[in-house]
Amino acid sequence: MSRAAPRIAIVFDSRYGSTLALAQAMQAGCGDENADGVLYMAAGFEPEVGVDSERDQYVQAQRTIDGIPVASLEDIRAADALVMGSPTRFGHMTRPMMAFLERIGPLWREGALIGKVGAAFTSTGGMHSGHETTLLSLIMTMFQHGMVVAGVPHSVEALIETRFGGSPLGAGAVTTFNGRREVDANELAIARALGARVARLARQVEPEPAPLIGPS
Ligand SMILES: Cc1cc2nc3c(=O)[nH]c(=O)nc-3n(C[C@H](O)[C@H](O)[C@H](O)COP(=O)(O)O)c2cc1C
Repeated sequence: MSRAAPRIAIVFDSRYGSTLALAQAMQAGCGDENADGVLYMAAGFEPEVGVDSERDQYVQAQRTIDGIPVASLEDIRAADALVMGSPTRFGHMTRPMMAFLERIGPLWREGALIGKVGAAFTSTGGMHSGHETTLLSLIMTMFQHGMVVAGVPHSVEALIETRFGGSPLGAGAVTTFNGRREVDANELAIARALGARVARLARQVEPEPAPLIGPS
């Protein structure tokens, strides 16, 4: 079955706005394929260790983020595909993103995400200090849910050109350790291409929701 306008839930977390910029590029990519990319915040407590909440970059980003709804269980159950993005924290996802994964635990029990398309994105301070491991930390959960995981193929030119973020495992930005480097054109192009790919695949792949056998 081909869905006319798949609904893609894009759930993310962000402090300085880099992961937000990638989420918006993913959303634009969904739009390129006439799919409905919907932004949601992961939400949850994170100790503000090492985050400069006085910085303009932070204040601006939070202004936009304040208008984005928090993902509910029903939002995710109803979506045709699920994309997740998180800044790197000590080599993996943030605590709010982990809290989101815990909140959608009941969907695992229902088997609600089996056969749905998933993809990941991240924003990391350094080039080799957690970029791909953060993507993997997100992707591993998708496999646990039985999702069909989409990466970025090397036919995406920006993936060949990038000297910073983005990987076959997903979209990404490298912002330096103080988070000041802006997301560049290649990083945005990779995110947009991945958003478009998720939308195309969501049209083609038939979800297979099924309750789990065994655990009660
Ligand atoms: C507590 C803390 C831990 C972090 N850990 C890492 C890390 O392990 N590796 C890394 O490259 N960057 C790390 N960073 C940097 C952020 O991942 C980076 O600034 C990211 O781009 C911020 O994304 P945002 O603009 O969406 O908030 C850390 C930042 C904080 C505040």
